[in-house]
Amino acid sequence: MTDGRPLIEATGLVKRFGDFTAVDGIDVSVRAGEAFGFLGPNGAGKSSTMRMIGCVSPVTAGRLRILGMDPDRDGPAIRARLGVCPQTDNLDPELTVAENLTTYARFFGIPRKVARARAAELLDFVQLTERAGSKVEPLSGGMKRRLTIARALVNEPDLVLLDEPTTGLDPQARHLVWERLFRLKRQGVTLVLTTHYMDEAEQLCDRLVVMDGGRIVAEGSPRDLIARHSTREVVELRFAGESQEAFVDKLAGIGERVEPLPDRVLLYVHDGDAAVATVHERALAPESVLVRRSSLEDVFLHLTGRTLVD
Ligand SMILES: Nc1ncnc2c1ncn2[C@@H]1O[C@H](COP(=O)(O)OP(=O)(O)OP(=O)(O)O)[C@@H](O)[C@H]1O
Repeated sequence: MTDGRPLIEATGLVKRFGDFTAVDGIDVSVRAGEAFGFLGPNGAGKSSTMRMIGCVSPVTAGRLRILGMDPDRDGPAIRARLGVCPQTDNLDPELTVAENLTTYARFFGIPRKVARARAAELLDFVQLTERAGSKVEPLSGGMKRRLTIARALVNEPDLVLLDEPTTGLDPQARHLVWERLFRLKRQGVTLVLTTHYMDEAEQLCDRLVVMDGGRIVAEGSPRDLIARHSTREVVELRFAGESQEAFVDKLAGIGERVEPLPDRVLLYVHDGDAAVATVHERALAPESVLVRRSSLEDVFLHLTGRTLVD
């Protein structure tokens, strides 16, 4: 239906609220079958972008095409083919778990019998079959999020939008959500998600844009972004007492870059163990030393001078 064209095409996309520009002229292109992410801190403009893509918030300026259609003109037709998992759960507490799906299916004109069968399949997919008859309220946060994901799939969408799918969930619940999203990916479903968790972006996204202050500061696969904007390894050093900043000069020349944070100093290096040996040769005695691989957090820090999650 989209003739091999991107499912989402945005050029110079802008969202303003009064004088405030939340999304400041971004270009995005999402292809069928990929998992695409918007990564950025709170306030970066991710949700505002998602809401324009979801056709629930009008575009201020720029061009946006979803599934080849114009949200201004074809909002209802686009929405019929989207699955949306919003940031805050908006399940109906009056209904049972299964009814939340069947009732939602009716908005899309899905016949009752088909809706019931689909609800059963989806509850199985999100591992909530046993809770089908219970009310929503007693469900855990992770269960509610899985139910919201199931609800987003009721209309067999071409494109699934997930706004911070695991924010507020504990680690175990997050992993369960990730695991279901992996399965959807394997089934070829196109996923677009926002997140401020770099590990989530690294795990789930084939491609992503890093957003800050309404703009895109980098774009690529997690691996490309790390290769382009960081070194292979990072040494995290924590020094006792004095400010970490005081050690920057003493560490100069070790690796590519020295980055002081309030509680530690990061050394961007290709060989972490060799760098640690040099630190000891200079008679510096950090309280703790950690050698790790570079992550998207390092990419964000390099591009913006700030950490992604405080
Ligand atoms: N309806 C609105 N009216 C005024 N300002 C808004 C509105 N919605 C969002 N904003 C502002 O736009 C900026 C971007 O918000 P947005 O929700 O898109 O960011 P985000 O990257 O999704 O962050 P979060 O993770 O906090 O949702 C923020 O500064 C926010 O306060």
